[in-house]
Amino acid sequence: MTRFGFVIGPNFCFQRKRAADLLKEKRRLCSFPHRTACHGGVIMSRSNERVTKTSVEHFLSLAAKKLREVFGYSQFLSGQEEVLQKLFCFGSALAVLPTGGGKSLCYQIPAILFPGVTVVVSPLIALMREQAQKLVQVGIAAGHMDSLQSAAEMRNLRKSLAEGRVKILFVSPERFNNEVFLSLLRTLEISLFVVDEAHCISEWGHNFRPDYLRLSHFARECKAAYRLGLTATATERVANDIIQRLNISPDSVVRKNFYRSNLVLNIRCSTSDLEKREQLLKFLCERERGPTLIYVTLQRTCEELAYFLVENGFQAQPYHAGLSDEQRTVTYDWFVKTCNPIVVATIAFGMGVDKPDIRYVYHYNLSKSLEAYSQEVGRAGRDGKLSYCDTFFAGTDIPVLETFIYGNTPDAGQISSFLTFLFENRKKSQIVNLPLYELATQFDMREVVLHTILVFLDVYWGLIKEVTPMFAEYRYQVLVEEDTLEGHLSDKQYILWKNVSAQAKKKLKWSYLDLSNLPLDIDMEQVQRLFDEVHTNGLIRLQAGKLQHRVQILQIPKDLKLLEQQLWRLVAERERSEVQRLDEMVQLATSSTCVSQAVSRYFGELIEPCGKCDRCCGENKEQDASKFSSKTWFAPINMAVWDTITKIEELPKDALSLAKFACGISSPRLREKKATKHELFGSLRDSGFRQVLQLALQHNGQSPTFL
Ligand SMILES: Nc1ncnc2c1ncn2[C@@H]1O[C@H](COP(=O)(O)OP(=O)(O)OP(=O)(O)O)[C@@H](O)[C@H]1O
Repeated sequence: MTRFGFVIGPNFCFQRKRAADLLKEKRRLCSFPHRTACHGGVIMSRSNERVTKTSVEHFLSLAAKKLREVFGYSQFLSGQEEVLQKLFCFGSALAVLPTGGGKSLCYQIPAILFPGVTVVVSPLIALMREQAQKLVQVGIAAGHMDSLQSAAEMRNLRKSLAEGRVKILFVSPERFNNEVFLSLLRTLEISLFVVDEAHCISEWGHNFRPDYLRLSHFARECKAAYRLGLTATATERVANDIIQRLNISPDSVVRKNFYRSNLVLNIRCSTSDLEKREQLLKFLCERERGPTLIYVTLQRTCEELAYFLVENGFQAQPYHAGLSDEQRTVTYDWFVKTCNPIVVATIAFGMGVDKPDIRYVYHYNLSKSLEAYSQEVGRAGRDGKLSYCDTFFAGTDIPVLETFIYGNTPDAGQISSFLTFLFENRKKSQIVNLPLYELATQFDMREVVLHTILVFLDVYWGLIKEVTPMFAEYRYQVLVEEDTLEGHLSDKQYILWKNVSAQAKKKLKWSYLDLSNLPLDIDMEQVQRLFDEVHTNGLIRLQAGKLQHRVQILQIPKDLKLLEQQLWRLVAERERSEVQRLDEMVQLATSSTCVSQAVSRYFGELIEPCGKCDRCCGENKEQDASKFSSKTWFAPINMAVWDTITKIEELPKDALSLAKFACGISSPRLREKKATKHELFGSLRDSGFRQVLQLALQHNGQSPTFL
């Protein structure tokens, strides 16, 4: 990787022979009849005279050649060639291939063969960097653009893009809110637009990400000759959503089996954590050692369980989002390099883990959905060797998973106050600054929830448009003599610099500028551009903080009440679908059907029972239904504890806050009041959120509209 944060293949740019080869190939491909445009969903059919059988064959033979020469593989994995063929014929494709099924190759080969640049939207910065580095190792020029890059890195990358020296550009979905980035993309010849983890685009997917939703605008506008969606987990409904949003032809969906015959999937029911620990220890002791991944729901469990295993003589490390980046990298490297390591992890560990010989994936707690479960077990046995995946389910897993669902759903009142703030007394075209970190406390909604609402208002209602976010704080040091600055800037820039720097608070070395307090007649965008430029030119050292979202009001809603109701219905519907997903997972856990068969059916495939798991072999065939009926999952509410909770002075007294506090669901307002540190925080968790909320509503004499 260059010090400018992007990677260019060492042999790619500078070797003349390679460049000449590519040029030859580019000419040949330019004569290929690929789709000239993708507007309006016009799909060129196989019978179209421009996509002939010969051209498809030619394309596929070139692809096979690249597979061997560049990647060193002798044949395609199941589905890869079909994806390439569909992509070439239809101009778009959706690949639903299992985890470890080689989805990346489906864009890497076309990227080399097509002229122009391939843009890959990828959800994780670490993953993007790793993928770009891997590509460079095989001689493909790849770059990545992320929020951790400096202005100089960005400038250098832009230059390389302009000079056509980047073949694959990885970007995060958040980038598409940035106008500077969008105008840069408009100058590029994008031949292929790829959305990795494409299920994130669907609200009905298990991992919906609001920024993905906006990609649908871009997929239609960017005029890329080809579009490709990649996912391992998409039900029929989610796949339909993806193809609609990415303007992909329904004829070009390639779906390959979830089922992998080398994985033995078992789910066992336990009555307590103690029983789970015993079962886990038994397996770890009795089974042949091998790289092991143990999934848990909570960070606390992660730490405790790793400690417990170490105490019992195993090499185990925790991995979760609460650890520092550095610590996580160390654990990841240790997991990849050590012999028979055990990592106890939350879902923070998963995406991009490409260790081929993971022999065991244990679920100490239940996954939140069948999609999540299949992604997680998919980490095992990528080398095709026999591997075991065992889940230990207890009813106590459910309230914990529910808290994640309910913690992200605002109530109607919260939505109403936020919409009033956003639209009342505003004018059309007005830009509104939204410091989400502050608004989260003000409206008691997590930042991610506020962000989702903004995206809905943009994509579904067209009421607002998100514009380039800005930092609210600058901290800078001038690196040249202040009086020489004038010589580096135009007159206009210098006047602006003088005006703005006069507002900064100077301390010993650094000056601090609060951008939200600048006089109204100063144009923020000009200030941002000026600082960007002086920083890029090495005149100042700059650190920016407090990123704030900004939206432009496109229309003032005529009926705010109606909008509130519609929005709330949408949010509530999402909550219901997540609850349903959890219920489906519980059903899977407590049924006696072969797990591989049941999960395959969920994804629309009919297969025979696997014949290898406990259920197929007659063990654990019948779960004790009475032991696991929903009535026994939730403990009765301890009314003495509830009474004490209602009397805690510093607690907000609305029903939702009381119920969240009792069930240990953190919210911005509870955090602000330091209530999450209170000893009774989460003390009624085992009683289940729905039951506690009902009680809280009764206590406050409110009607249960939320339920
Ligand atoms: N044709 C092939 N032959 C052999 N190995 C391949 C082939 N194609 C890809 N691979 C290898 O398979 C592994 C998995 O590939 P990749 O990471 O693209 O999978 P994926 O489908 O994106 O998985 P995930 O969903 O887990 O991210 C990689 O190590 C890759 O190099």
